[in-house]
Amino acid sequence: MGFFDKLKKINIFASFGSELTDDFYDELEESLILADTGMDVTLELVEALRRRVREERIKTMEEARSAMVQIIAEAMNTGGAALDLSTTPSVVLFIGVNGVGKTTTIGKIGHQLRKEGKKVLFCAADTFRAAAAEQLTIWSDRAGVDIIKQHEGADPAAVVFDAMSAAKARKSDVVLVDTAGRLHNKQNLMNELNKISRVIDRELPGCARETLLVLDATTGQNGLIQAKQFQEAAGITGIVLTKLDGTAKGGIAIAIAKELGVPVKYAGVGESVDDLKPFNAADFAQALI
Ligand SMILES: Nc1nc2c(ncn2[C@@H]2O[C@H](COP(=O)(O)OP(=O)(O)OP(=O)(O)O)[C@@H](O)[C@H]2O)c(=O)[nH]1
Repeated sequence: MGFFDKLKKINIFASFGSELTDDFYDELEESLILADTGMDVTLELVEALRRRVREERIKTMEEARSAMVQIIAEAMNTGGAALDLSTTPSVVLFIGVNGVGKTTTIGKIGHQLRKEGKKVLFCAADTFRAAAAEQLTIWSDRAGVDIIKQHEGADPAAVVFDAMSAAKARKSDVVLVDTAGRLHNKQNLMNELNKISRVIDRELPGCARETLLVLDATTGQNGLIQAKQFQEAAGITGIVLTKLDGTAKGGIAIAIAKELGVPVKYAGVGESVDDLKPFNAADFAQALI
């Protein structure tokens, strides 16, 4: 079973006859929009398909389907899925609004990196909610990973400072930082993330860093708006798209990669530890269409 088998498919290629008629293109357009690919990106994709069908004299539905898969994969190819972990330690910040799956994602990635033999450290810089640190602690126990945390309401930058010191002292390979996403406005968010960023720069100058925005795929086009705001506030290096299991809104992944020019680096399709994988655009497109 492929990783994306839990994705709801756009069935248009299977349900339409064998003729590539105008009706077919109209229905394809409608299906992509319903899957939350967004109007602009949908029109571009369908136009690209029409062009390719013309240029390559494509006649069958099966050929059109593989052309569409290629077009989507190309549109999403905005950089590799691999994390930059080139320094020891390196730091990966996870940002995103409440409930999108940040803590779960850190647990899963921590588990996987640990299995690859890396020395991982969790940093519970989401201090708004005691439950967030507790939840991360459960994952850290499960994965056999150390965790740095403080009391509820502590300054997140202070927790990050502790984690950077611990990472140096314990010779960690990678620090995964859980941040709170529930700041009321962009200015607050920016201030807090800047403060965290300054601490990392000061404590680990020149370290490899990633800022991953975690997005819930089921929020659809709203996720795109969130992504744009976080992009402006924080400058993100990649997206983790969670809850792709069972949603009919998988097209949002295309819209995000294309409109933000930021790669989707991981996809989540469930709550267990193996339900998160490095994102592969070709596999995703193949499963969606
Ligand atoms: N179906 C499904 N559920 C997921 C996935 N990823 C996370 N979840 C669930 O989403 C819920 C929220 O996840 P959390 O990790 O607590 O989210 P968070 O962003 O850390 O939330 P806060 O700590 O409140 O900021 C949990 O019930 C997770 O099990 C996924 O890929 N698929």
